[in-house]
Amino acid sequence: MFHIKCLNPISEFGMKELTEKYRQVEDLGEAQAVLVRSASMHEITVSEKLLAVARAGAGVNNIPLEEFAKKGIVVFNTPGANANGVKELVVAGLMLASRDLVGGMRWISQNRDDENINKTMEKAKKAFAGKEAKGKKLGVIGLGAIGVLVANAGQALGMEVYGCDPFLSVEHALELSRNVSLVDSNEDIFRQCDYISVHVPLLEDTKGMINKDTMEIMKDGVIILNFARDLLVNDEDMEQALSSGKVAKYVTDFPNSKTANMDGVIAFPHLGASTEESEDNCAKMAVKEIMDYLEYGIIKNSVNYPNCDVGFCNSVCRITICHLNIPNMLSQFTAALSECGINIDNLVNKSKGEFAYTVIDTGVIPSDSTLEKIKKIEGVRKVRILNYTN
Ligand SMILES: NC(=O)C1=CN([C@@H]2O[C@H](COP(=O)(O)OP(=O)(O)OC[C@H]3O[C@@H](n4cnc5c(N)ncnc54)[C@H](O)[C@@H]3O)[C@@H](O)[C@H]2O)C=CC1
Ligand SMILES: O=C(O)C(=O)COP(=O)(O)O
Repeated sequence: MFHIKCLNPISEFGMKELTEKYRQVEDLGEAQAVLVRSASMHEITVSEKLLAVARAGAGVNNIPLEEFAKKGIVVFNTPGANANGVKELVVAGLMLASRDLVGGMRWISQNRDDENINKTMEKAKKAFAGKEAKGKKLGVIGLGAIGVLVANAGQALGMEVYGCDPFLSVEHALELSRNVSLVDSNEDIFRQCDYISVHVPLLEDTKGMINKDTMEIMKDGVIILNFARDLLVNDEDMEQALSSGKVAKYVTDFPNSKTANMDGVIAFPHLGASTEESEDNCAKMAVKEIMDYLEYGIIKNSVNYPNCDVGFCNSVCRITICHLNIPNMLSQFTAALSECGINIDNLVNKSKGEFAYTVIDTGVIPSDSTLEKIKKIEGVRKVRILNYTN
C-alpha cells in the first residue's frame, strides 16, 4: 500500500486513476508521495519515507529541489499540461490592457439605475476607447510550453511577433509558427515591442529581469504581461515606470500587496491554470508520474533527477538507487550484488548535473544485509527494492 499526501486540492479526474494500492493520508510523515500545486514546501520537514513529489503544474519554485535531491526525493512537474489555460488568460490580459473593458463595465454598473443608460452610454463611451492589437509588436520572452502558444496566438491576432529563448527546445521550435521572428537577446524585445509577455521560470538569473534598466530601453507606453512569477519584476521600478508613463499597463497573474495597489496594474489572483481542463490534465499527468515511479521506478518529467524511462520489469526484482553523480558508483553496486551471487538481468544508469539514478533488475531479491551494504555506499541517497513476486 502506498500513502499519498495532497498539499493542495488535486482534481478528482487525476485522483481517480489511483488504484487500490494507494491511500490518501492526512499525515505528511506517513506519505511516500506528495501531490502539490502552489503550496510552499520550503518550510516543511519531510520524513525518510518520502520518495517523490509531483507538482501538478509547471513552476517548481515552491519546492526545495536540491535539498530534496540530496535526500533522494524525486520531484516531478507536468510540462505543458496547463499551458493552454495560461495562454487563454494572457490573451484576455492583452485585450484588457488594450481596450478599457474594466472601466466600461464599472461605468455600466455605476449607472445601471439610469433608465436612459442606452443613450447616455453613447456619450460616455469615449472615455473607454482603446487600441487594437493587430499590427502591434508582441515580444515573448521564454518560448516554452506557454510562450510558444502565446506567440502563435499573437500571430493569429495579426500581431508582429518576436520571441527569445536561449534554450529553445526542438520540440517547442517545431510548434512555433514560422511567422514568429526569433531574436538573439531579450534586449531586442525590450527595445522594439509594444507588448512584452514573460514566460520564463523564476530562477536566480531571471529574478528581477524586468527592472529599471530593462524598462528604460523599452518603448514609451509599453504593455508588460507577467503570467509567470511576481519576482521576475522589480516592483519599485515598475511603480516608477507606471507613474512616468513608460509602462502604460502592467498585467499580472501574480499581484502582491505592492502591485495590487498601483495605478495601471491589471491583476488576477493567479488564475492562469485554474481551468477545469488544466487542472484535470495536470492531475492526471502528476498521478501517472507518481504511480510509474513508485511501482516501477520509472522517472518521467523530473526536475531534479534524470529521466529514466526504463519500462516495466521482466525480472523478479528491481533495485532503484538515487545517488550522487560521482565516479565508481556502478562498480560498487555491481560488486555488492556479485558478492552475494546475484546476477544482473538489466542495468540502466542516468545522470543529470550532480545527481544520478541507477536501476538494476535481478532474478533474486537481495537480502537485507546486501541492501544495507548498498545504502552505506558513500553518495547513495535512497535505495528501494521493488518486489514483483506477489
Ligand atoms: N499563471 C499561472 O497559473 C502559471 C504560470 N506558470 C509560470 O510560467 C512559467 C513558464 O511555464 P512553461 O512555459 O510551462 O515552462 P517551460 O519550462 O515549458 O518554458 C520555460 C521556457 O523559458 C526558457 N527560459 C529560461 N530562462 C530564460 C531566459 N533567461 N530568457 C528567455 N527564456 C528563458 C526555457 O528555455 C523554457 O523554454 C513557469 O515556470 C511558471 O513560473 C506556469 C503555469 C501556470
Ligand atoms: O503551474 C504553475 O506554475 C502555476 O503557476 C499554476 O499554479 P496552480 O497550480 O494554479 O497553483
